[in-house]
Amino acid sequence: MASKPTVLITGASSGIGAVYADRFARRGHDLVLVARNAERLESVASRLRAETDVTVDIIQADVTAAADIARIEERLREDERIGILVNNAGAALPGSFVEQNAAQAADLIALNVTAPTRLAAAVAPRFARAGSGAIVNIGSVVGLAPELGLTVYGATKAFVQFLSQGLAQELGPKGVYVQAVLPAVTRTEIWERSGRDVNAMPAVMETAELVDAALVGFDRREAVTIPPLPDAGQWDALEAARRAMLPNYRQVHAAARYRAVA
Ligand SMILES: NC(=O)C1=CN([C@@H]2O[C@H](COP(=O)(O)OP(=O)(O)OC[C@H]3O[C@@H](n4cnc5c(N)ncnc54)[C@H](OP(=O)(O)O)[C@@H]3O)[C@@H](O)[C@H]2O)C=CC1
Ligand SMILES: N[C@@H](C=O)C(=O)O
Repeated sequence: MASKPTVLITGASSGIGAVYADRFARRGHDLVLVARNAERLESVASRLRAETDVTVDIIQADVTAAADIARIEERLREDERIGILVNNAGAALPGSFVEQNAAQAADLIALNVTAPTRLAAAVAPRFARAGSGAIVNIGSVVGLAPELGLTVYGATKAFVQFLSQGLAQELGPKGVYVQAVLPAVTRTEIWERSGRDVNAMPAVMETAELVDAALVGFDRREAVTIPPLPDAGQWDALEAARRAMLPNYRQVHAAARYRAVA
């Protein structure tokens, strides 16, 4: 029987990524865990080595540092055992747009946008050649909600969602599964790290429940999984409305409502 693919998870030292590591280990997948904090990564890895039979490698890396991401890209290109990439590492920013500065925005884009794009780009050609593999990208419902006042963070997550849906279109026919997971508020350190109190939020999901639900979507091969959304029909309606507009963009002339009045 073919062995299960190894799973490379970024941001596996805490929160959602650490639970993904736990769940894939219990499913019998070897792991490659990536994050900056080697001590915390090693603590996740040693627990999983003790509690399961899987092999767990760790890569201490800052995915926004050129030399570090190059090492992960090389591993993804060269290590044919890796069959699943979970692009989970991410952060948010404190404050409103005018309180943030350009350097903070650029750093967030490097982490939430550039890194997952580069890692997907490193692995996708190999997966496409093999006709198998999966890429899981952790977005956020904030990417669907400009009203929330998390503008730069939300924009990065809208990118992740678009990237995922585009890759699903391109890679799906080649046998590669791409999933966007859109959590809402989940109890992790991201809140404290970005200067917010998660306990002040009206509804907070626990990481275990979030990841277990995301994995139900993974097993069903859903393109977009929104664990907290009760009615899947609402997402389907949004997608249907978006698709219905597509043929209308192909026009030689501007719409009548934009024609200048003489
Ligand atoms: N919690 C929530 O409410 C929601 C979270 N999300 C998304 O879930 C994902 C996981 O976040 P979450 O578990 O909540 O938060 P955590 O802060 O607990 O986890 C973030 C993980 O990313 C790692 N990380 C951060 N920066 C870097 C970096 N530069 N290089 C490598 N690793 C890095 C951290 O490890 P280390 O510090 O060791 O590097 C940590 O393992 C993120 O993409 C986030 O946007 C989406 C919606 C809601
Ligand atoms: N992590 C949160 C924002 O800061 C979210 O995506 O809900």
